[in-house]
Amino acid sequence: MRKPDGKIVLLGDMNVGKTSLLQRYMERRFTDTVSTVGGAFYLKQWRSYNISIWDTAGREQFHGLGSMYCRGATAVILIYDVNHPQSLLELEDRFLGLTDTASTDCLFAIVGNKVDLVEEPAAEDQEKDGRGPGVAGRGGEAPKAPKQVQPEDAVALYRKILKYKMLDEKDVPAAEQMCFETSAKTGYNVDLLFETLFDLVVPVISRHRAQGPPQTVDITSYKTPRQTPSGCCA
Ligand SMILES: Nc1nc2c(ncn2[C@@H]2O[C@H](COP(=O)(O)OP(=O)(O)OP(=O)(O)O)[C@@H](O)[C@H]2O)c(=O)[nH]1
Ligand SMILES: [Mg+2]
Repeated sequence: MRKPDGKIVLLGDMNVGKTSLLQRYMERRFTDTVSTVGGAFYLKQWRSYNISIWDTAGREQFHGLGSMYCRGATAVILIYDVNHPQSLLELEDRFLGLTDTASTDCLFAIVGNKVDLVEEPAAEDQEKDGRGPGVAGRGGEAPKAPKQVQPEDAVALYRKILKYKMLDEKDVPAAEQMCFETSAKTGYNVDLLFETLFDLVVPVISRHRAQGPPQTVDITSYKTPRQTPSGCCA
């Protein structure tokens, strides 16, 4: 198998819908999922590039694996549940640090999933084949709950990420372009999310190719430069 040209990693708390979003995009369906153990990936061909998309486990017990999955990532998708404010806070507190191993020019997208569960036009069910248990719908059914996390909160997190990564807003895609609300259940915005990201990742991959393999420093074999008598390094 050819080595993937780029790598996208999905991160976020358990139950936010990482596996469901990836399944919706890659397999065009929404089915029952089981909580992810470790991680799994899909390969997606986009133009002439092979992109690996990694699904990770949100469960605390697998947290240590996160930075391993993020190693060299070209893009990271940070996912929260629009009905659970804590899941957005967790992105900053628990998951952002895992991206330290990603590529230095890694792109970030922030995704509020499960908008089909909130009372907003954007969350309107597009699905024609019935609704899952507990999901409120139209026409006299139980009212949907108001959205708990607003898009501005995601934009604020995006700006914090840029600060954390010491990136200038001028040099990266705008927050409005990188913050999405989705529903893995209905498919709302799912293609838009992945395909926007693929289009943004392609120039990064081409740049990496032009620059050659990443320059890494092996600190275990690092030797202090010899000093010449004049004080310059030999
Ligand atoms: N209504 C609704 N339910 C969703 C949506 N996305 C996921 N779910 C449900 O939420 C639950 C968790 O979804 P998963 O995709 O397994 O969540 P995950 O983030 O992969 O969880 P971990 O693997 O444990 O980290 C499942 O019952 C899904 O059916 C969505 O957009 N709308
Ligand atoms: Mg999962």
